[in-house]
Amino acid sequence: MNAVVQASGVRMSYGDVQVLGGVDFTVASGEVSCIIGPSGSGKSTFLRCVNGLEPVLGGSLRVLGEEVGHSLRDGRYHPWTPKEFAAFRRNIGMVFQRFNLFAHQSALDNVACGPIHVLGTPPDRARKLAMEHLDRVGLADHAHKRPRQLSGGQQQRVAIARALAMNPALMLFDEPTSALDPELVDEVLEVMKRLAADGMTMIVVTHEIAFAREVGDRLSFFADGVVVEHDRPGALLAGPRHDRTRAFLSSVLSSRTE
Ligand SMILES: Nc1ncnc2c1ncn2[C@@H]1O[C@H](COP(=O)(O)OP(=O)(O)OP(=O)(O)O)[C@@H](O)[C@H]1O
Repeated sequence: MNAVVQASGVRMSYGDVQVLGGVDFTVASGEVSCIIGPSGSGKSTFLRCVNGLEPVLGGSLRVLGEEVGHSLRDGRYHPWTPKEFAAFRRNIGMVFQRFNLFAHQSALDNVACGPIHVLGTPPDRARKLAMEHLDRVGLADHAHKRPRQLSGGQQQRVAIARALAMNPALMLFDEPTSALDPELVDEVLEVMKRLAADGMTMIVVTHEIAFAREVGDRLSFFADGVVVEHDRPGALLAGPRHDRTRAFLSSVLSSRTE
């Protein structure tokens, strides 16, 4: 298997508070791996570890062939230099619950901005490519609008186009539809489905269980900083330790799959 993300026993703490207590997790090239779990179970923290924003304090986390945060030189691991960190980050697209667009720029400029300023793409070419990415998410007709002139669903699709413009090898989605009015959720999920069908490697933290079942090649349940189940939705570990996760799951399952 060609693993894009391979986590083994990943641990992470904020001060004395352990947030990840030994996460095992894998995504192969072209796969979609969905993560669900209650608030505070460490899902966002895990994504932040995957893209190098939080230090891994134990275990091993290999992403895109690299041990996150370290590079092997002269037979020893050294912390990444800022340049190595930037080179790594460039390959990973991230889409957040809040769209984080630049309010004073058009959709087109939001999408073209990364290629121009980070990749050094000439502006004319970057804008042409940005238009293609906006077309890919169904927003070519809205390219010159500012974020406030767009619906939440449209803004999130711009955010996806902006991430795609960097030509990432891996896309991370952190509850991309949670801030949207219900009627706007499907248009974003449709874009994500198309991306998955095109072979994009994706990790998706979501409460959309129907999407996770339909599109996910793998489904992981996070509970209190560990993955309690892989690939067997509904078959959670027994015991009081997972009461909160079971309650969460039954509410998600009953609200989304009728
Ligand atoms: N910067 C931080 N400093 C201290 N504690 C933090 C920080 N960020 C998150 N935490 C704590 O770490 C735990 C895991 O948070 P995390 O955001 O990863 O959970 P989550 O599963 O993504 O939850 P949600 O669905 O609410 O986003 C929580 O208890 C949270 O309060």
